[in-house]
Amino acid sequence: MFRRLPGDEARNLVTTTPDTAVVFRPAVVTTPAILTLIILAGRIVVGLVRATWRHPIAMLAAATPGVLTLVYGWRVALLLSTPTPVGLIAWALTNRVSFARLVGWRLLAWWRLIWVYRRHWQPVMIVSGLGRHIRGRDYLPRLVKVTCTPWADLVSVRMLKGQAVKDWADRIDHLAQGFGATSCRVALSQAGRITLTFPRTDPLATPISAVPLPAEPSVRAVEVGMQEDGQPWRLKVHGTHVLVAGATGAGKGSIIWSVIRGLLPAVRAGLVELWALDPKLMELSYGRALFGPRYAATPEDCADLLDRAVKVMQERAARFAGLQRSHAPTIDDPFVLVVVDEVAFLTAYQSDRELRRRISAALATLTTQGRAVGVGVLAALQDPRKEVMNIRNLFPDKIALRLDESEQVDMVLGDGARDRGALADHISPVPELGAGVGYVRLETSPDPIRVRAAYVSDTDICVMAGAFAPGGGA
Ligand SMILES: Nc1ncnc2c1ncn2[C@@H]1O[C@H](COP(=O)(O)OP(=O)(O)OP(=O)(O)O)[C@@H](O)[C@H]1O
Repeated sequence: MFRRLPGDEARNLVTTTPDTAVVFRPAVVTTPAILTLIILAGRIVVGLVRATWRHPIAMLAAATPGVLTLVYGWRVALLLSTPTPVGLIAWALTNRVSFARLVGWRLLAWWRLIWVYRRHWQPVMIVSGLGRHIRGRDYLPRLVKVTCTPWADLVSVRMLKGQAVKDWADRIDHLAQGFGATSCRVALSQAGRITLTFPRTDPLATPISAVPLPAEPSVRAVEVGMQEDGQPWRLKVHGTHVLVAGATGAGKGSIIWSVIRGLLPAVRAGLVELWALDPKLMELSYGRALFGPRYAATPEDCADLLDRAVKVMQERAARFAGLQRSHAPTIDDPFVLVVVDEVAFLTAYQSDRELRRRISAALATLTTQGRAVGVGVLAALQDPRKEVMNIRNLFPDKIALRLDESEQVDMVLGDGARDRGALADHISPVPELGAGVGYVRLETSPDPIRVRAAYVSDTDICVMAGAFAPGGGA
């Protein structure tokens, strides 16, 4: 008698009779055609119910002309159905924004769900190793929903039990290639669920000119450029410290100057003081007039200026002790922003050991104690290795512009940033394409945001110096 065995176990059978092969003959049961048809019809009904449940409006729109044709004939159906598409086209032409928000992005999301993601889901999951094909069955992560924004597709996915976000983060290249996107970002949205972000367009592909000067003095987050989603990029400098790292020509200067530009009205109002350390004598010297006596270029002057900032900080801390725990800028106690261009010149490449020690100690003191009393540090550097900048972890907010090596990304932004999609080592070295482009990781959010700083040209700096320098000009 035949015992039914799973196919792949037949290989392991052995015969005890010499020179006799084991013959495995599977039982073939012919399914009646009527059963096949019933199963097929059942699947169609289930599919229709599921589609109606998930996309009621789309199903209604698709079914209405058919029903009208059946009940009243095609002429009446055509007459009654025409106003809807005509109305939609008119709406799209007259008010694009509201049409896109309420209809356009939903239609696109539905189309991309069907045409891009659902169509390629199974092969991409299996080939990338995120799904499994075991004994003829596919075990795939569940594609829950696709949402379209003006710049990207957000794909919500339920992971397989036992999968970790890192499994997905390790395969962002496979996912991007598989779904025809330039890149992919992974973020955990809730337990067991992740959101994959696939950009469709890149608003950061072309340089951005300098942001207009703010009309009102303010020390709140300064607009310094644009985020990947097309929204303004606002960088907070009061109440934190910011480290900007990038290879030579990455555009560190554009971040420094955009911050300075955004704070100038507050500087004029006496709510902010800019203290500049310019050991390379290149970047900040161009707008030197803006800093008045609070500008230093030689290592000795830089050490003295930093010591003065530490004194201001300590004097405030002594005054505030027991009275207030955070700083609100006033004319008596303005926000002091210490801007350091190429901090490694002072902390690593400085040959005088005593000066190096003084500068490192002052910077460490400012970055550990300054923010509560209104003293912030904005530092730029090229080489983020620990030997060069051993206090990089004291900066709560970090920006990685173009970097030379992939390992440097996590050195700047913290562990796991590159896995989450901060591909700072892939940014183009061509200035028009990549200068000022980078990834920001804020203290409050582990997910890096892709941004581009506005380019503050030499002419802009001259105009700023002419209009805002104490005493009236560069
Ligand atoms: N935000 C930007 N948008 C477009 N182009 C930019 C931007 N920032 C800088 N550039 C271009 O890239 C060039 C290099 O920029 P920048 O000198 O600021 O880089 P850097 O990172 O400060 O380099 P280094 O460390 O060598 O001083 C600039 O001359 C300018 O042409």
